[in-house]
Amino acid sequence: MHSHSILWRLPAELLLIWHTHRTTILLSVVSLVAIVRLVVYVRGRREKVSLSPTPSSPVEKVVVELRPEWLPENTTISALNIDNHTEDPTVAVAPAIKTKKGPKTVKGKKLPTKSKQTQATFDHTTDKIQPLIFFQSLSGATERYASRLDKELESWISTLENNESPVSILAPQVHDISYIEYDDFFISPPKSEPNVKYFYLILLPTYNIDTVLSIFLENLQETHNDFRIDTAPLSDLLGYSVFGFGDKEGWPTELEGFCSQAKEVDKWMARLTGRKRAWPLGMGDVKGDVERRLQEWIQGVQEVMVEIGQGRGLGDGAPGSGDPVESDEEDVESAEDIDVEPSQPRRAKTKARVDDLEDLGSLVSKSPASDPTATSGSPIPIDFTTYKSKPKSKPLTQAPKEMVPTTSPTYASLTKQGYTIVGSHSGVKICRWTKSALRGRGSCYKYSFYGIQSHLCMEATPSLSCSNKCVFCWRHGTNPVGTTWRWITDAPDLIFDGITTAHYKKIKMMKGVPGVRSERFAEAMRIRHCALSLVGEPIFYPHINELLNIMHKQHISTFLVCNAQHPAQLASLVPVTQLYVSIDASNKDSLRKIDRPLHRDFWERFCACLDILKNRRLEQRTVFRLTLVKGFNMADEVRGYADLVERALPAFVEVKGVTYCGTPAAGSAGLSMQNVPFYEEVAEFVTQLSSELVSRNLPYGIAAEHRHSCCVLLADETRFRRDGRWATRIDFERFFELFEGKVQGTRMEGREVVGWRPEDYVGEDTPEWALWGEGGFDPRDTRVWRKGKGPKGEGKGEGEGEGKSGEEGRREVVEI
Ligand SMILES: Cc1cc2nc3c(=O)[nH]c(=O)nc-3n(C[C@H](O)[C@H](O)[C@H](O)COP(=O)(O)O)c2cc1C
Ligand code: SF4
Repeated sequence: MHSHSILWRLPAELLLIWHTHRTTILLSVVSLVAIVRLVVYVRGRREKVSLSPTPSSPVEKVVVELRPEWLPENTTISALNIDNHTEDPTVAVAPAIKTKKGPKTVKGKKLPTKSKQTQATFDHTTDKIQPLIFFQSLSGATERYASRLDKELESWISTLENNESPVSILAPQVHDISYIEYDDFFISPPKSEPNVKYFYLILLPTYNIDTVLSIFLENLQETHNDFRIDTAPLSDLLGYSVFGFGDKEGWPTELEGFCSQAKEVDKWMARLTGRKRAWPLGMGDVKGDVERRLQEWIQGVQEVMVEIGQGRGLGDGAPGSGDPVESDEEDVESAEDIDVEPSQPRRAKTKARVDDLEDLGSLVSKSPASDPTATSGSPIPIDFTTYKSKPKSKPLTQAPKEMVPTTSPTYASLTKQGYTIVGSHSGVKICRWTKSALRGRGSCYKYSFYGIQSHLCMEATPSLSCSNKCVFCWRHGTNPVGTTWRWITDAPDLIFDGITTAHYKKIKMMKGVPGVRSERFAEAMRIRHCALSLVGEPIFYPHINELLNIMHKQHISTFLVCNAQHPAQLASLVPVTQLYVSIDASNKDSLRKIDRPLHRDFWERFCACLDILKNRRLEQRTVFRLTLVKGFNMADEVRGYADLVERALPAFVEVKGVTYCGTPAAGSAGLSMQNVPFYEEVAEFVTQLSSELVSRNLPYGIAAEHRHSCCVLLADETRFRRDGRWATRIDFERFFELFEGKVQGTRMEGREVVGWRPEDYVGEDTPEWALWGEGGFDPRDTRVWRKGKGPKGEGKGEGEGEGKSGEEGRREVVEI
């Protein structure tokens, strides 16, 4: 009863409570709803953040390990090209090689026709075999094997004439793949007399870093996949065979990469030739069995050529030789993708392999499982980017890679030699002159000529890669090379932070070195100059202008050296304190031999750069840097160099003897100490060049020298000679004032001032001790002689050795 009365009164009670506390209740409910909504909102945000991270600031200045993930985007020039700094446009120079960038996204319908599987007809009564030897070589070994193969084949061919049934084989022709047009040999066989048929022999090393080999491979792959080209455009060849050179010490097994690029080329050649592998891929370990393997392989290809020559075709005897079906293991992959009865005999099974694109089409169309709607013979939609049913092969265009990954041998080699790699494509090193200056033992020639104290100078590059393989470059065996920038790109301010931090760290490490002068050590903790040279090609870096601007804002002067192969970048470069172009030869042939450029139109590029230099000579100090290599670019080239000076009218011409680095790479490039000129030889060359220029009424004179570095300076006397005295030094403070607009320059267009001229920041007169004939050593520094050497030998350029051998001591070396 009691509970009944409570229930009866409940509504009235509740109503009373509502009237008494309604404000509180309403407020509580509203607050609760607000809290719940807030919680839901916050959780939603958190989920969103974790799903799609907000990109971090590209220029965030935190002391972090310089990994590419920290950069704005891991992308190449096109996305990051904030200064419109393009790779050389076709208007400036013709495109270098046929490299099609970007994946082919064309989708089309291709009728399932049979591929062209011609068996090159060879009439042994009338036809001749023309062997073509192709090779690619970065440090020279494969080039030597190629020329040995050439000789061996030639002498073997001469013995064939005496045979009972002689075969007709012509003397081989050798081609360096780096210098041929791919289109001339790898899209179709070269044009020839009707009765001459080609046989390809390809010798290749393997490099697990980005090199010119990668470009060749990419090209073969693209040719095969180009829907406009027959999938087997080289099927008219009589046959081909590949031999790979690798190093089992570093890459012990094939799984670990032994001869992997030769294997790849062999695979693509099998496809391009419609399986004309005449002899199996040979592979030799350059530190082991290479001789034996190569001999076996040569014998094999000789046997095959005889068989062809006698009209027996590629034959089908030895496993993997004549019968392309047995040797095409690369297509097993593709075959596995197609449903083939496992019980089928091997030959029958391989008959059902994916021969090429068209065959894939027909196979797929016949398979109801693969497409129930398809009927045999009907067109099949094909995406040419992904025609394989399983993505086992690499994509056509790979994502940009790091230029020098931390795991690469290049990285190991560079760091071992004291370079610090910043990000993945920049480097910095403290040069021996910086160390020398810190100890009061003299600065490099740039101090004598221009007033740059070496202990205030940082040597760096934003691109360790370049587009040449100069014979005197110590790195030419391993440096990343390329004609276009296709690497992950690091942001300019990260590069700046990275190189300066690394430089200061290296300076600090000099603290305990005996003889370091405390005042110089203190001064060195403020970088004043940057030599953008080191190794590689600085203007290859897409954001070079931003990097230069950062340096100028920090009052760091810039000496930039480029290799005269990138006219578009040169034309759009912001003015630097001093702009160098390497002039390694005076004519096309010589330049080809010494710089071994990757660009086929290297001479046109070189000349275009000279013209650009001429145009820009009124806004900045321009310099020709000649590196003399005896036996390569000295003899009879004086007039040629004078022609180039006449063409570009640089402010200065620096002539220096080559530095011999003594590495095996230099040796295999054919360089030895004999190629390093004596100082007297350099001086004699300069005297001749000067006379030649004077005879042409060009206003150049010999201004200064630095025997210590085997370096002499010619200068335009109308611009850098005042009151009968040379004035080659730079007023750096004035340069920055001009840069910041604090003082007005005197470069005019019509009546308007449009900028500054090199004459606006000419510094003090060239010091007496630096003038031609005075040696170039600052008397305030202490000359340190190597053991057993002394002032007596100075005429031969003797001086500080810094661990150089006696021979090296006789010929001065210079580092920049
Ligand atoms: C940086 C570098 C990377 C290399 N990568 C490989 C490799 O991945 N697999 C291999 O078998 N050999 C590799 N090698 C060894 C070279 O292929 C071998 O030394 C070859 O003989 C070099 O030929 P070349 O002098 O004609 O350039 C590499 C060598 C270097 C210096
Ligand atoms: S341009 Fe410089 S880095 Fe490039 S190959 Fe020549 S010397 Fe070496």
